Amino acid sequence: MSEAGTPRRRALDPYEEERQHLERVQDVIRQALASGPRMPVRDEDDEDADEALTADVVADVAVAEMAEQRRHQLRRAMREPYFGRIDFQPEGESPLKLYIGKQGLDHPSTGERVVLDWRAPAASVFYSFNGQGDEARYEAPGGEVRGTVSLKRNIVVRDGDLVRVVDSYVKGQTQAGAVDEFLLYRLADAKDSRLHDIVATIQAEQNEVIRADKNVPILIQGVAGSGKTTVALHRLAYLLYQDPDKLRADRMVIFAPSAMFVDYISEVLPELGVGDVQQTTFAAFALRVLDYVVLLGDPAKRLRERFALRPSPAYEQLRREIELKGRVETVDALEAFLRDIEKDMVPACDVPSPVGPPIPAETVRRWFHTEYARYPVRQRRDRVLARVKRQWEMQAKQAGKADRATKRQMQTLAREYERAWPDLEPLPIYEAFLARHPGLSLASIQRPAKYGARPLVEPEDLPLLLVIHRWLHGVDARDVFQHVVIDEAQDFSPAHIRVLQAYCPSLSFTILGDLSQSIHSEAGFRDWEEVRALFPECRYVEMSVSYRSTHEIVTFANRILEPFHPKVLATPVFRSGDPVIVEPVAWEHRFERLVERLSEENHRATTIAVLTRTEEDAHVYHQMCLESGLDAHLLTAAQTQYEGGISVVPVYLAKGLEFDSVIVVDADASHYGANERDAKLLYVGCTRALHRLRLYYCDRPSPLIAWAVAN
Ligand SMILES: Nc1ncnc2c1ncn2[C@@H]1O[C@H](COP(=O)(O)OP(=O)(O)OP(=O)(O)O)[C@@H](O)[C@H]1O
Repeated sequence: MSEAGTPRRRALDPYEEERQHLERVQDVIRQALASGPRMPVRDEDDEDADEALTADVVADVAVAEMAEQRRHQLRRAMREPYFGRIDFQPEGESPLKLYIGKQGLDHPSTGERVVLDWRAPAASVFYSFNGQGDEARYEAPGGEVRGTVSLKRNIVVRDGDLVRVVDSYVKGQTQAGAVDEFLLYRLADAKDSRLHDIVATIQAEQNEVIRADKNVPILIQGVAGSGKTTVALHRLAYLLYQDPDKLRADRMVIFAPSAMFVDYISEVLPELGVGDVQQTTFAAFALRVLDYVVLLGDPAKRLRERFALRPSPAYEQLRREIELKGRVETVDALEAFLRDIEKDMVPACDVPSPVGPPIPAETVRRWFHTEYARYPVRQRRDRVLARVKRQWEMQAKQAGKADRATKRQMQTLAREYERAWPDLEPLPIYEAFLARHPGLSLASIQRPAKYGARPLVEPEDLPLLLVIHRWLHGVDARDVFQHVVIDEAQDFSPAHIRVLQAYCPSLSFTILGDLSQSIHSEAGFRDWEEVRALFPECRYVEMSVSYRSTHEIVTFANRILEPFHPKVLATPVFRSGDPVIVEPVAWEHRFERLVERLSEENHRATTIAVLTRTEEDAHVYHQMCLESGLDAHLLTAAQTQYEGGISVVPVYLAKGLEFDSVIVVDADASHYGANERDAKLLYVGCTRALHRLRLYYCDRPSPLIAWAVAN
């Protein structure tokens, strides 16, 4: 390994070798920048300019725009053309030095490959090669390629300068744990308020998930910090690269748990050179598809009820309903209910005509159930009504009656006949279903008294409303996805996933979650088997290494969870850091102590979280921070952005995020009891920390912590 500032003099010194190579590659980039078409320049004074915009000019502009995009990529590549090198000799061929970067680069005049895109088949060796022996292989379009590796090298280039060279494998040398050194160096960095790409350090197990076959749904149980979100985003970039002719970024979607989380992950895909992938929440998607005929009730209120220290009996009843609404059996029951409505939908009476014989109900039934059977229900009804009107008009024409009175009569009759059909709006149909289904009630639906205000529903109502919407209107072609990623999937019920399948008929899904973090247990699935059962064929993978937190933090967090028998406990990457501190504090000094701590942390960390058990406590601690002159942000359920710096957050809203330093306040017995829900909450809180974790308690520590410390 060589580092910046310590170049060695020998000819084959890795640092010097790479410095010279970097210069050569940067020369190639300069040449590429100098070549290629440029944007046609428009003469502002040319009055005929608009007319001159012929098809040729339009085509030229399109080519030039693409060239401009390419130049933008090249300028980016100039700053960091690659991050790794692998020397690989395919069987029976000459050895190759493969430089791997975020994007590929070919020599503009010779066409020679100078940098390999990280998603290219051969680049896979860089990620899958683990230094156990020198053999390696990768899947290429023409079949498997086998060969041997003689060097694996990590290279850090920042702003065009070579900063660091780390060899993690050199054939014939003892590797003495060097494989992880570069990863550890990267993990030790302080983080800002955004998630970033990990192309330089993707691990073998992650590489497998990223490159998994898009046609087989993949379900991933990954412990906290195993890189699920990051891997999902890299997978999208990979799939787009692999199949550019068939896949479109704007037809791919990632469902994230909150608007704030969408903001938090928003930079990864652009960093990977991918734009336009939809990043949204299930609720935002559902409300848009439903055309906002309903809105969501206050999410903060619901969370307050759900995470109250002592849940009320009313919430216990609600919990049972939430769980029931999330079952596939309930979706089945709703579909059966809709089929019943459909069966008897056509009014039993013949359709009277103002000018001729009535149209028999049997004829209308045939139109509806047979001739228009391929259309969704609402369209079928509308087609029937339009056909009835056409028939009347024909009868009127034959009878020579085109007078206004006949027309008015037709309008009146048409209105009356339409009223004889059932109401085809999603909410009334849903209410009728809730009223009939055992165990369900109308409690989650509010109809505000204010004139014009839209009805409010709760998140668990949305999948079922989508079922009704689909029955009424079908699926709009614009809502059909080519690939769906569900992140934090443990908060998705089987009903959510089942409903989403209709919007991705290819069943190309990547579903990632962690049952140890299922703090919304009544709303999500309980076992991966429930998800597997929804797919005729799928692949299930476990990711058990936690990359986010230090060894000390992962070990501590595992002990909190252990008594509740989680299926998979996290294995820490061996990155040692500060010990986890559990500190008693007198009730009257708790604010003072926290401010002292935050002031100290502020010098060392970019992002710090104060995690409270409830939202009310978050308000109190936040206010106290402000009064002490600390610039702290309060994160609430309504938040759409995460600013970094000091954040005061109710623990249940911190899921998915990460911070250099985490301080859990009120970690006492009254805030975190010896039960599974509180253990998961505390586990989620502790696993948000990258480098430092501290817990304060007054009076008695939570039994969960007492176990963790004792063990
Ligand atoms: N191979 C890797 N190289 C470098 N950093 C990594 C790698 N894998 C994961 N990380 C880092 O680990 C942290 C956790 O990643 P991520 O948030 O994607 O994990 P997660 O499994 O979604 O976590 P959680 O379930 O706790 O929200 C991030 O900072 C990410 O950059």
